[in-house]
Amino acid sequence: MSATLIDGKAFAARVRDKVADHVTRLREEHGIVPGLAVVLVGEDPASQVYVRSKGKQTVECGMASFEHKLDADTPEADLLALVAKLNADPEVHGILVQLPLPAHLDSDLVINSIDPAKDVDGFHISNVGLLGTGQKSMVPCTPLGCLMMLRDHHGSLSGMNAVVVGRSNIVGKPMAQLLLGESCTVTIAHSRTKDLPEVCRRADILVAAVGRPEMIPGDWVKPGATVIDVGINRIDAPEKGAGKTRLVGDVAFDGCAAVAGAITPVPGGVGPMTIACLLANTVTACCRANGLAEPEGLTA
Ligand SMILES: NC(=O)C1=CN([C@@H]2O[C@H](COP(=O)(O)OP(=O)(O)OC[C@H]3O[C@@H](n4cnc5c(N)ncnc54)[C@H](OP(=O)(O)O)[C@@H]3O)[C@@H](O)[C@H]2O)C=CC1
Ligand SMILES: Nc1nc(=O)c2c([nH]1)NC[C@@H]1CN(c3ccc(C(=O)N[C@@H](CCC(=O)O)C(=O)O)cc3)C=[N+]21
Repeated sequence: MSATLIDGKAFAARVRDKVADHVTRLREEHGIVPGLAVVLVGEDPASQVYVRSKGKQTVECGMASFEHKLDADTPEADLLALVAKLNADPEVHGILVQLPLPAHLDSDLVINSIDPAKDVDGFHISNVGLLGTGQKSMVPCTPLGCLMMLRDHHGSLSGMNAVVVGRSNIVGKPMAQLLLGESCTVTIAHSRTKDLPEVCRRADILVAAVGRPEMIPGDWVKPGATVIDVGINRIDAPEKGAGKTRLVGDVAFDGCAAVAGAITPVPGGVGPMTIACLLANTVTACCRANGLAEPEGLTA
């Protein structure tokens, strides 16, 4: 491996330290405790893992964590009523509704019912519009975490060719907006892109957010490029024993690390940064709600 490893786990710990410092100041100087409410509908085991670790890290940073677990068959009206209650609750500064929702629930409707000021995922149409027009918004956590690592590694990103593979509303599109905001020349690739290997080879910054285990091989990477692997894929790992699994990203790590200048691992890359940015967004939302100075360096 010749690439520099971008250690998302260590970076996320530093972000959480900054968050915790600011939380201490809010409590000591203003008597305010930021609160994050996480809503989980159904019993998807992967989602339960994320929700648990979000709750734990929220409390470790000195904030209040409110977890709401609803049955998989919860009627839409009940979920909307819970969101309305959280919107009105002064102890709740951030609301996250874990996605995907069960199929009978309209996720656009639910997300857009969240008070945009409490939308710490940055998925509400108001925040999407604000981000797209370069105005102050809540920035989606995963792309924000990627941006923080890229800025830290490169300083300025101005003029770099960035290729984002994936165009979802939660990762690909907001990632592209942030990179455009940094004056990158941005290409968004997806399942209909012609000659994806050639498109990827033009990237100085390659962000993979596809959901296909190890789909990007080393020979799609420009020598020296920075590779950000957003993918979280659980695959069978018979080498670890019968029935065992392991996590891999959307890039074939060894092959890409041999060519890239820098690369994020999976696990320990973008994932921990996503949760750290969720905590950062909660503090930011709390400060904005109270007309107080926001922590520096924790948003886009
Ligand atoms: N680390 C973290 O914190 C997070 C990780 N993730 C992970 O990131 C990955 C992507 O998540 P998400 O954006 O929600 O996924 P989606 O399924 O919503 O989007 C996947 C995107 O990849 C594109 N795509 C699919 N197949 C190909 C292909 N063969 N070639 C090129 N593009 C393709 C799709 O294109 P099209 O639009 O044309 O269908 C789509 O735009 C997943 O592994 C997910 O688990 C997600 C959120 C947070
Ligand atoms: N409203 C909403 N917002 C989200 O941000 C959101 C969501 N729904 N639904 C699911 C995806 C996925 N996601 C991850 C967060 C952290 C890790 C993470 O910490 N991963 C660890 C490994 C964890 C493990 O071992 O399973 C790592 O990469 O090192 C992964 C994935 C947030 N998402």
